[in-house]
Amino acid sequence: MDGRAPGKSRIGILTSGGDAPGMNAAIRAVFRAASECNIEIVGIRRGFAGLIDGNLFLMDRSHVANIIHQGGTILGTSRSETFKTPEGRRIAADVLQNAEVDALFVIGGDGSFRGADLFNDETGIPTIGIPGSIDNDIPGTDFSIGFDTAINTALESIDKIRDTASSHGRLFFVEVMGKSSDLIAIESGIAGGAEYLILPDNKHAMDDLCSRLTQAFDAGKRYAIVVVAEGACPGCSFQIAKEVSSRISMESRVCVLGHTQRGGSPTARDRVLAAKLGVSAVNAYMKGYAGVMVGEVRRSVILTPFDKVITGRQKPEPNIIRLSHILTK
Ligand SMILES: Nc1ncnc2c1ncn2[C@@H]1O[C@H](COP(=O)(O)OP(=O)(O)OP(=O)(O)O)[C@@H](O)[C@H]1O
Ligand SMILES: O=P(O)(O)OC[C@H]1O[C@](O)(CO)[C@@H](O)[C@@H]1O
Repeated sequence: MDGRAPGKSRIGILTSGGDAPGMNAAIRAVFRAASECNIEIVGIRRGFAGLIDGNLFLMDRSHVANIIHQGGTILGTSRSETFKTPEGRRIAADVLQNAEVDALFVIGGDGSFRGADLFNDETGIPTIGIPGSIDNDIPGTDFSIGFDTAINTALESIDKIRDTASSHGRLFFVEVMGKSSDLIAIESGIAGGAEYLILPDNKHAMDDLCSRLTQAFDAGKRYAIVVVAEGACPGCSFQIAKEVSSRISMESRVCVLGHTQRGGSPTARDRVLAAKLGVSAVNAYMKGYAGVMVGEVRRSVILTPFDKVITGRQKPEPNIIRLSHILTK
């Protein structure tokens, strides 16, 4: 790659961890806002792994054309064990310095920001985070890019399952993603009219689940949908379904939505959030901020230091929990 043009600065950008719909819209927003400020953007392929391998290219307008509606990430992503080591991060810093890159933007989840925090502190290369993860488990932002699309994807599947569940009069267990977060389960469960939610906090409440289902069937219900959060116990929907079926003598089926929830064209909400946060990240860099994540809290863009992001815990707001208790359990 050629050296920096005179008078310009350079930002490197990568996507890391699980891909999320809207990451491309964020890359586009960063590119366009940076171009306005005379900043060059260097794309880094395959996340931190690609950075360590020197997989860099100078981006031009054509790279961000026609990507706003695309799911996944045009840059590719990865989970890199090498970046967790100080040596890995040192190599990554050397790669950026050799390419005359002044700052690094990381679009990813809380794990990615653990790496970004260390990188910022150890190397002095200003690093800024943009929250992109379907899990929505990142402190410092009400929503992460990709969550809205993921819950709509889950909802679409739940609606389809409702058709077959009601036709056959069956009990369905639908397992949704979220390794450490139950928000996808809570929101898609409420929106999909689930009879019950199995979350990490109530995964052993078999008696409660069985009596709730029995009451519903006694009252005339012919079918039911139970949404299971992956984080409650990954893959255990089959075991739960078997036990419940035998206890209440009701035929059941299981559907694990899995990675379908990570794909697809981003919703308008996710695109607008990506646009806001991408542009705000460039503004934060221009103002000299480093070691921070941009987020949106109660409709305002805020900056949160990485150390607060990675030590905090994003919990569902009490209102949504109350709602789920009334409507799904
Ligand atoms: N403690 C850490 N130190 C250094 N780097 C880390 C650390 N934790 C995570 N990373 C880096 O960030 C990458 C992505 O982290 P992780 O796999 O946890 O996904 P994530 O960013 O949380 O995204 P998602 O929410 O989609 O899973 C890791 O593969 C690793 O390279
Ligand atoms: O199969 P992978 O890429 O390791 O990702 C699975 C995990 O990533 C997430 O989808 C978040 O992106 C979690 O909900 C899930 O547990």
